[in-house]
Amino acid sequence: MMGAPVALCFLLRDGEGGREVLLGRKKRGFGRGKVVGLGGHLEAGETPAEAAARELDEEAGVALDAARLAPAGTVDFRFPARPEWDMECTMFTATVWTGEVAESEEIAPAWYPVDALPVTDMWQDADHWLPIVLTGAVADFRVEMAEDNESVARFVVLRHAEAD
Ligand SMILES: Nc1[nH]c(=O)nc2c1ncn2[C@H]1C[C@H](O)[C@@H](COP(=O)(O)OP(=O)(O)OP(=O)(O)O)O1
Repeated sequence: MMGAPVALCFLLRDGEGGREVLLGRKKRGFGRGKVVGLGGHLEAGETPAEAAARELDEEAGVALDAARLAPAGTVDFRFPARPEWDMECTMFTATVWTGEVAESEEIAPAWYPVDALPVTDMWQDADHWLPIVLTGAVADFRVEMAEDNESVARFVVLRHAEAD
């Protein structure tokens, strides 16, 4: 059975100390308390890019053009002990948006240097795939969580196309 379709979009900017990515502390629901990528479930009839753009508006108040998101690959998140949590995640990056990043009821967004990600505050699998995505690569991953639904039982790189 396939997981629920979700989409994430990583906004990227050039900060004083180098490249930065927008992540956020989840305030409620799935992954509450963790620092996560911004995004969420696709609604009926949406493409992953449309869902990513809508979620970034809802969660951080920024407007994105879905057609200008850069595809970054996929993550197949599997929770064998909780298959109802399985998700098929399509990822994007974006360097162009309008509006100021703002906190929402769901998430408190913050910028992090791409070479100093808050990995201890993230899902444990994030350290396996997020640094690869943030190099500008396009890659497909499979993450299989352990019985505790927190540690990583298996991590597979299915495809990895280096950035130009
Ligand atoms: N193992 C994992 N590691 C990770 O870093 N992110 C994961 C993950 N498993 C799931 N996710 C992410 C993908 C997805 O964006 C998010 C779950 O989506 P949410 O529950 O935040 O969805 P929505 O924003 O649609 O929320 P609701 O409207 O509250 O359902 O969790």
